[in-house]
Amino acid sequence: MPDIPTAPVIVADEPGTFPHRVLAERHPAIIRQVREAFPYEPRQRGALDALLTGCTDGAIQPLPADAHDRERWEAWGMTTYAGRSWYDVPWLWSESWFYRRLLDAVGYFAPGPWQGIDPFRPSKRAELDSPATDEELAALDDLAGRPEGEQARALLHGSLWGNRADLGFRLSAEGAERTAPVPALVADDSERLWPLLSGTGTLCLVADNAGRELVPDLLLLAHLLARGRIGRAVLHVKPYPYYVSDATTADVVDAVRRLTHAEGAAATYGRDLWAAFSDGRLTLRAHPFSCAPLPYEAMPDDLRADFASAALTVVKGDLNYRRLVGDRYWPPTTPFADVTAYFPGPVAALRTLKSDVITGLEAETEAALTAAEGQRWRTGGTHALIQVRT
Ligand SMILES: O=P(O)(O)OC[C@@]1(O)O[C@H](CO)[C@@H](O)[C@@H]1O
Repeated sequence: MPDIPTAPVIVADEPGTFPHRVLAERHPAIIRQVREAFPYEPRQRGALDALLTGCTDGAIQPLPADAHDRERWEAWGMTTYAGRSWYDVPWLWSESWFYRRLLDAVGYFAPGPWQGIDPFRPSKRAELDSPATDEELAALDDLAGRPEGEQARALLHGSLWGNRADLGFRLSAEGAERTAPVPALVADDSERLWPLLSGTGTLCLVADNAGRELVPDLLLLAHLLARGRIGRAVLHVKPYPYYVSDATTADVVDAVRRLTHAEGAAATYGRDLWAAFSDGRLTLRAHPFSCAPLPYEAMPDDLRADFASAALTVVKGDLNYRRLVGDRYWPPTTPFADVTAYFPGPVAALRTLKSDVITGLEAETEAALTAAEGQRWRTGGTHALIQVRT
């Protein structure tokens, strides 16, 4: 890591800030949404109510002694943070902890009838089955006749802006749409990205949301494989439901089936993806570290080796960006290359801006954004970036 001055880690202890609102307002809203979405039994309802009180007013309670992943969470900081307020530990940590505890409450991990039932599935399915998804798939028919470069660029932008489709974000982003996109792309290194995708190498794509983000991610992968821009693709998904809409293996299956059951060009993409899975050109990973409450700099060796062997790793979305550069109040002009220097290979971030973390801006861009919008551009989801470190 180059000798860059460090910046304060984000903690949600200040009322009125975005991180504080996530803990105080978004998490309770998520609990209520989940409670209404399933005919949960009294034990689950009681556990959800207890979580509601605990996560807003209580202290962090360690996992029970027999939890299957207790050791892992101990290594990830549980022993250090137990007994402290959710608001006084790194925000990234308390958010991840929230999803781990929510899954406990609904019986996701415990052997029994509710094991493996994704509490966010109804909202994910509704989005995948929506008319908006139909419209996006129908647009692929027009794209099919365009030059390859134009198709690739359009699919890259589809994947980038697909990141706005984040269901947790929608619970607290009313008004975001009203902001004028000036400029919509606050950093655009895409011209440095294409030369990295010009051969037989492997592309790792670290997925973010299911549904209307995952579909364009898959379309992009299908295109790059079919056009020989990459030889293989590895799609990293979450091992369990996370941040409401994050993609799991089940969501990938749903998305591919959605494509294969569509009409026209979308169905061709679906069949190509099915074939790529079948012959091993496209593989899935659901590494435990994908749901870790830590920055990627702390990644374990096997994951590091995966990324090191890729021609390029594309990291999608806001949360993954926070983990990639470190969840800190960086000065916005901090070079992206410096904060990602630890990453074991070329890396690109495709992200719409939905939290305070930002690096790699030109000073003029930051000044223009702030003059036009105050600090709203950081969290409103109306701006995006493509950043590359080779
Ligand atoms: O990673 P994603 O889906 O792009 O966004 C996740 C998100 O909605 O959740 C966090 C707050 O809970 C923020 O980092 C971000 O706004």
